[in-house]
Amino acid sequence: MTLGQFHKMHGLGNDFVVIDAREYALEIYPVRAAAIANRKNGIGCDQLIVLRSSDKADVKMQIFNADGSEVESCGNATRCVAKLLGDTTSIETEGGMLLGRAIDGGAIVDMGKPRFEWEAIPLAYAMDSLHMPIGWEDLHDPVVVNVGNPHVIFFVDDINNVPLERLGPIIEVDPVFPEKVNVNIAHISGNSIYLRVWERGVGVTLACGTGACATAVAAIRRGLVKGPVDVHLPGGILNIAWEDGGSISMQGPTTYVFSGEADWNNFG
Ligand SMILES: N[C@@H](CCC[C@H](N)C(=O)O)C(=O)O
Repeated sequence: MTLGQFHKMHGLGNDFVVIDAREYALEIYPVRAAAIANRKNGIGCDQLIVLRSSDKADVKMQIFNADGSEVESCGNATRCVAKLLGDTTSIETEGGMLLGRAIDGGAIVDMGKPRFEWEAIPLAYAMDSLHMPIGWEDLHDPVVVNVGNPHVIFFVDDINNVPLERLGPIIEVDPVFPEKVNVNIAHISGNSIYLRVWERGVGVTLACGTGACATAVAAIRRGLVKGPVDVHLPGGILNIAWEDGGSISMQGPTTYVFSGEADWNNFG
């Protein structure tokens, strides 16, 4: 029996099961991660977060999407882990080294430097990442940014008029994105951004922290806004600051829902 404690948390409705496995051996593989994330038969979440001990940072964070795929970065989970572990926490991820600080009601995190080279997104072949010469139906001229994980961003007049549930899964797996992609639909109003996200390996979520970071960076690079910006997602607002050449700072709320215990051998 591998009985372990877990925490249920969310950042703006993007919800997580957080397992602190720093003190015991726990094997997580895609089928097990998907079984834990399953909302009908499992515990249910958008992402499963597994904390491991690290020799480079205070903690190592493993991130699994609801479909069981392991990914490099998750902004809302980074805030939740920073809040859970206290004051200032260095967090090792596959997408890079992150730094989080708990604040009243949430956390502020340094999400590292964004990347724009086509190989770093990654794209299948060389292309202008600030104006991709490609489109899907009425969505065209996107920006691509890697903030630890890959994002494509479309700026549109009306985010609610885009059939994201239909186009998201098509764009996510387009061969131009060899590691798939998170799909962001954004509208600029003044110095604010309104955003809906189709998350790779999950679907439409109430909020995506890395999506908010990538979209803010894309809008700043295009000269559409000046940082810092408020990014309005269906689940609430994130504040993102970035200057060219620097790290992205993200500030926003976190919510602790409940804690529980589970026998991980019962999953997958
Ligand atoms: N919810 C996340 C992003 C999680 C990973 C993403 N679905 C991917 O596959 O890259 C966030 O808050 O950033």
